[in-house]
Amino acid sequence: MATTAFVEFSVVVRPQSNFVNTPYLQQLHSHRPFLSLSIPKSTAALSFTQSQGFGCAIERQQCDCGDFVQTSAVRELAGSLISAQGHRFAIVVARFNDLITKKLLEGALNTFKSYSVREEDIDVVWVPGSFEIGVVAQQLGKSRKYQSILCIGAVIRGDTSHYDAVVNAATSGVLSAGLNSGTPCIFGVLTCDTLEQAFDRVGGKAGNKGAEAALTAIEMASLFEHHLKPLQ
Ligand SMILES: Nc1c(NC[C@H](O)[C@H](O)[C@H](O)CO)[nH]c(=O)[nH]c1=O
Ligand SMILES: CC(=O)[C@@H](O)COP(=O)(O)O
Repeated sequence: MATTAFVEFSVVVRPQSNFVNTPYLQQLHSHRPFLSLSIPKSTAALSFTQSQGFGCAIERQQCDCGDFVQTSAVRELAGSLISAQGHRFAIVVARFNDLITKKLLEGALNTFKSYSVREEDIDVVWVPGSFEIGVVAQQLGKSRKYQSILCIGAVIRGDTSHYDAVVNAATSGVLSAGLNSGTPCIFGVLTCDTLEQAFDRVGGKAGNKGAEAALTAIEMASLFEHHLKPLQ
């Protein structure tokens, strides 16, 4: 007898930055699946749709068919976004292009507030430019005082290759800071061709990237705190 193999998917809702302050979404945003689907394996093709304000993450959960890997016994670990209360964050902000970076910082602070992070659990450290972010983030990470370090900057292309030098330094600096310190260091540095692109990303038509980066900081803090803490 021919059997139809099914693949099960669950759909979780992840709010994007412009909806971060919506209490309704905060309730929804529990990482629990709100919809499960069974799709015949022969026709199952993963596709992602993105409506405004929602990103739908489709995760394969399990399948009862012979040639498909069983995943029900696999433990999945993820950071939670329910509340970040009790976690400590440092924000390293570049003063260069501060018309932009102040707005990124504002977006980040609003996100932390809406996820119940207390003001006294946030330290903001200013540095001259994005080039200087890495060394400071690494030092803060090594202090073990923070669950996550959010790095904020804005590099805007000029006439020379200076742009590439600063972008490369900022990118590898933030990455190295995380790897060397063992504390998640989040990349909230804009790399834009024009000032207009930058304004679009600090509350304009492309949302506020500082707010989005803060969400990543919260998720990574939770992941490390609850699942990846080294044994003492
Ligand atoms: N041009 C930009 C800079 N340049 C400054 C460097 O980051 C650095 O402070 C200087 O070279 C001294 O080491 N910084 C930005 O953040 N954004 C820029 O567009
Ligand atoms: C990061 C840059 O490209 C910029 O601030 C430097 O400008 P320029 O290349 O015109 O010196």
